[in-house]
Amino acid sequence: MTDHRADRPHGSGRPRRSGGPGQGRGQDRDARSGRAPRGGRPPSDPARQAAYEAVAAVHRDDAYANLVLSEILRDMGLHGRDAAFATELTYGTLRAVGTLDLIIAAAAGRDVSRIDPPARDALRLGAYQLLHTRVPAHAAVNQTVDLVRSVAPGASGFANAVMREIASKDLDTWLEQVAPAYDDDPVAHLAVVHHHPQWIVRAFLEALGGDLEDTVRLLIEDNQPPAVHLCARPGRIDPVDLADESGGVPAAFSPYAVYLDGGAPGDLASIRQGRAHVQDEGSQLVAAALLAAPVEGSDTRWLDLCAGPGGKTGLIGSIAALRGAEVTAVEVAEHRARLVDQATTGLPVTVLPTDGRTVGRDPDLPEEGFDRVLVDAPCTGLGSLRRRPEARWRRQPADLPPLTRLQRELLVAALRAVRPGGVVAYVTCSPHMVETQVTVTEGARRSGVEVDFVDARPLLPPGMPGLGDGPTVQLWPHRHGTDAMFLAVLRRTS
Ligand SMILES: C[S@@+](CC[C@H](N)C(=O)[O-])C[C@H]1O[C@@H](n2cnc3c(N)ncnc32)[C@H](O)[C@@H]1O
Repeated sequence: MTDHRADRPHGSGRPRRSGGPGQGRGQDRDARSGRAPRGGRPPSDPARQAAYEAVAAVHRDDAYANLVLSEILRDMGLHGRDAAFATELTYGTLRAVGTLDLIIAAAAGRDVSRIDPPARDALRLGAYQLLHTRVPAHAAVNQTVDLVRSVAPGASGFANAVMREIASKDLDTWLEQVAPAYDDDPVAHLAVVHHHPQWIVRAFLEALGGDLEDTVRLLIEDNQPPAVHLCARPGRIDPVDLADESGGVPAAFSPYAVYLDGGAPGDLASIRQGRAHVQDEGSQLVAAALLAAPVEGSDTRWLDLCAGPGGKTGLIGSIAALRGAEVTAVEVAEHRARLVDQATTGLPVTVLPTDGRTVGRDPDLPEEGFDRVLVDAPCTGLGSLRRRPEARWRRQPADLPPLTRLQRELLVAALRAVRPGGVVAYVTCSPHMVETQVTVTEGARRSGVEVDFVDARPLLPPGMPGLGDGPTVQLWPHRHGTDAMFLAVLRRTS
């Protein structure tokens, strides 16, 4: 997994504040617990209540949807169909929120910034039900009005009028009304129709060589819930046995991956006992590619410069155990360094909780001290939007300059840490050209060491389609079913 933003401990995503103006503390507590307000009727059914709490926490508290929703479902004791419905509503609403807001604004006759947050989030969930689910319109309207009555009591009449207006047209009619025409501005049109901010559509289009049709395929794929991928740790479990145990199927490309339809992978004995872990297939492929690059001479000192929370270190460490190598895993955030420690129990991995840019200054990170180095750099995460429904609206173009500076500095550190003849894999879970090609070219130029680009395509499993002209590789959700991982492999020549 490439986890770029979950820098806070689990559990901190829980709603913290009361719901909004005009809302008493008792009502707030009742609404959050899913219980009926004293003396009143239930605010809405538990699944919708759970989805409302999750969406509100994401917008109000900057919570992460996956963390906060699982906590809410557990607190409310929701399972099975209720939990699945709450999840669909939460994730679907968060993915589509930019477009839902345009429709709500058109229906309300005012910008959504002028609607109180609790009513706004309830309307977002209501609009999603009307336009994207099979929920009958009358149920979506009534349940939303009930929800608004419990979280923003003064706004229920307004919500009723807005919901009825939205229900008066279907999705295509609304999109025609709120999206710019494709012929006038294709990027702006696709952004609204496929629920992505324009700057992200533009970045995808550029990375896909200006191919609008391919970009549409990617945008559509980004809105699908992804399958869960497992990694069968080499030497610990065979993927066929893992597939039998989990009810999954061996993957198309990674020799270690198993696809699951869903379920709770954390309950599998193989995961609990460290024989397997959850990891996107693309992450497995790029980590394995580093180890497939030929190096001459010593090949026992491997470095993972950005290791937390430890997905790739787990795979690399398992292979190191089979090949007699040792892995140094660097992670600057202390709690994430602890996660790397937990993820690599029993493997030949030493975790260093330090800044990867201290190569040459930290005695454990000597210059020219390693045969292979992985830089899985912190990035915008635009390649894993399927897995993080709120991320596309939270990320901003202003995030790019500090991130690309850090990426460049980490790549320079990696090129100094590798010995001449050794290899560095630079990886991001973002296809943004500024984080991929530009960073690699600039980092290599500024490092002061001589490098050659290694063609990364033969380092991936034979027969993988859609790998482009090399030497770098960009994986894609719509082509490979993986996150959009970027991989550049550089050999130090002097
Ligand atoms: C993309 S994530 C790595 C994911 C990881 N390789 C995996 O597969 O689980 C990037 C990581 O780099 C860490 N990081 C950020 N700046 C760093 C630095 N200067 N030195 C070392 N690690 C850093 C972040 O805390 C984050 O955990």
